[in-house]
Amino acid sequence: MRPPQRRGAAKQTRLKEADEIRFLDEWIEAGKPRPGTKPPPPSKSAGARPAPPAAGEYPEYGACTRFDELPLSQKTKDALRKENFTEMSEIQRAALPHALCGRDVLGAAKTGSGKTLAFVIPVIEKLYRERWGPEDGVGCIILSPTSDLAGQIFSVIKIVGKYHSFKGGVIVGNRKGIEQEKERVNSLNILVCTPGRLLQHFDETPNFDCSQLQMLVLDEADQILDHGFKRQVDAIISQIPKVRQTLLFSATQTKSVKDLARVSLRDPEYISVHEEARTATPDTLEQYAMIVPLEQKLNMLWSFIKRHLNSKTIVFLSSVKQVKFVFEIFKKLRPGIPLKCMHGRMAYVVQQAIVADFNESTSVLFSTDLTSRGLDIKNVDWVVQVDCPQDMDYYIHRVGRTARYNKKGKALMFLCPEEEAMLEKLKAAESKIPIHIRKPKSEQLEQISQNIASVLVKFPNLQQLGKRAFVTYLKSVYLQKDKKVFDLSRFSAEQFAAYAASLGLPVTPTIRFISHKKNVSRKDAEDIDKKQMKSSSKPEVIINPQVNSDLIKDDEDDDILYPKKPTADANMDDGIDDDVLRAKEPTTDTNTKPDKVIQLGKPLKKKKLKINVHRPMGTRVKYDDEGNTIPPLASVAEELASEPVVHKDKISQRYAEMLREMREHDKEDKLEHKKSLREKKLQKKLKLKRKRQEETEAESEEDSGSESDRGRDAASKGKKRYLNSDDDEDNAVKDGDVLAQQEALALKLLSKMHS
Ligand SMILES: Nc1ncnc2c1ncn2[C@@H]1O[C@H](COP(=O)(O)OP(=O)(O)OP(=O)(O)O)[C@@H](O)[C@H]1O
Repeated sequence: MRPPQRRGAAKQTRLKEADEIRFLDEWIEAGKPRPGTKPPPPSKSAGARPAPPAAGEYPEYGACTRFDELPLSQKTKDALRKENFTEMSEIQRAALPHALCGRDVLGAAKTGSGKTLAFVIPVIEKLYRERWGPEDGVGCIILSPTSDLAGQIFSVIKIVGKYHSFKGGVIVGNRKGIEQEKERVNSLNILVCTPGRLLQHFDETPNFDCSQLQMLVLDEADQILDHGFKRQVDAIISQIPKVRQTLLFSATQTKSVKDLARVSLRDPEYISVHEEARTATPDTLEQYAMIVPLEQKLNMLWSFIKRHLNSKTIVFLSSVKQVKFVFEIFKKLRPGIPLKCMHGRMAYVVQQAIVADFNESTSVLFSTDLTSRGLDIKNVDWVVQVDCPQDMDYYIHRVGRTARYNKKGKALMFLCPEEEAMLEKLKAAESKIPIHIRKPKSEQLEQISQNIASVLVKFPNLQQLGKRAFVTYLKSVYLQKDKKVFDLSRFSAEQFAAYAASLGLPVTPTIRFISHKKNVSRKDAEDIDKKQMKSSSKPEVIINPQVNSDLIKDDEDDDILYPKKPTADANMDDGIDDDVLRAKEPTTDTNTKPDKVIQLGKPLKKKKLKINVHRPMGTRVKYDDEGNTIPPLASVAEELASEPVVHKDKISQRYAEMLREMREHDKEDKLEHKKSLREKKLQKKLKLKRKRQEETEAESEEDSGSESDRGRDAASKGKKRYLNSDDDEDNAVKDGDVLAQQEALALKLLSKMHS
């Protein structure tokens, strides 16, 4: 049981809070700015701490400059003061008064200008004034495009809500433990989430209830309303109450009325505090661009890092593979400053740890565009864009990681000579980006290709990674929409080879922008390639529509798209990731005829073959040089084709010979057969004859008596008799001679009869 005085204190607090809320409600209503008004420029007296309004006094708060002049709860004011947030930034001055009085806001302001506080404070205050408690469930949803950004927003909520008693949580995709999340998600009052994970709860969590939702916030609204999140965002919007307050913020705001209609804003306040500003980027940011040939980019980056060993730097590359490769290689080469890397394939906790670590240390962070939006890292000195940003918005967000909240910062962008169109776009007056060209100083350029090559020899896994980095870079360029800037056909095969060498690769990974035309033999296709390479120094491209559609469809969580294997040829592993790059023209017409060919680097890797276990027994499958199956008769055809003249007369001559031989053989066979039949017949006759002779001899002996018994015995016992007595032997010889003479005579007669 609680002691009575504590219970009393709690009651006191509740009463105090109720009084405060009543007062705030009245003040907010009485002192609110008129719709569509902007705060006037801060007066000279601004900055001094104002006296709190007396009872019954409700000063207008649309023009104030300090947080403590706003109708905020004491708890929020205390928390802000504790963090030294006293003066409001421009976007905060413009957005907070409208948001506090319950209006929808569409806010745009430069990077690092304090947009997060501009929506976090109204969220906390709204729930406080509604006396929201844990039992009331989800009162506010804040959507963020990335997990890191969600985590960062949540840390600001923790700061501002420090003395409040709401429960909040981060609900993001690449975080384990959705089951535990399901159990407690209904008890959270503020959800900071990525769209996908929130939708997962709508779909899977029993009784997930947002029916009491008071506010919806979209940070980086233009990105969340973009195609990538369209399906999820539409599904979320359809499941939350229509009557709510909605706040949208970004440094590059969407202007699409259609997009805004999707989130059904009610009479929103359009607040774009820097619309009239001279520049679209922070005034404290120095921006440079350098024209660097593709094959010199790594040398240039290395040289830059070596010359800025005391700077905190973020390096942007266009794919995960590149980030991994450059990070691993540079780590092995030891530039003399700690190196870190970050990309979307990392677990959420790892990303969080890296951000925290980078926040505190002077180091170099290699990153994909994962960190390009919203991430608030303290005191970044340099942003280096090794690979060209995909558009102006990406440029603004990337460079916005430095020069935050009135701090100074510098940005450097490498552009290949082939990408100079981007520079023109940035320099155009309407872009409002004050960028200066810097010439590379060749004497400061360290050549590290040989060093990288030695590292690759020592670490073969890195060679594989390098190969993939090479291919994914080209793919990333190829997949960009803006073909005025990103056009691989402006690069020559030699340039690609030089680029591969700059990555330390012993050979250029084979990239075929596409397979040869059908019905063109390999040799013909090579000839075409050679001719085209001779006729123009520029490479040309063939398009494979099947692969192109696969390229477009692909891949969720990498920052560039990877092609899928064509399903048409299930028996073959096309090795596309490493060895073959098939190009896509910005057309979806699958009948588009290939008209250009490029053959880069080394010959094609042979395709891997799988054994077809369903092949009928005894049928032999043959393969051509490229590993394609060839029909059984094709090999024969090939051999015949090498002998151009067919000798018909030779063939008929040969047939005639064969026929003659066969007839001769047939004749001989017949004669043999006849002869054996004759012999058999003769044997039979002789047997018969002998029998008759013996019978007549027996009859005559019976008539004469004595010796005839011995003769009859002798005839019946055969040879035995001849060998047992000399006398008898003589007689037997005589009988044998007679018999032989008779047989010879009979044979003679018979052969005469048959011939
Ligand atoms: N009124 C303030 N006084 C002092 N510091 C502030 C104030 N408002 C914001 N900041 C600080 O400014 C930095 C940038 O703020 P924030 O991250 O909100 O910028 P942002 O406009 O959202 O940038 P981005 O467009 O890149 O997301 C943060 O470190 C924040 O703490």
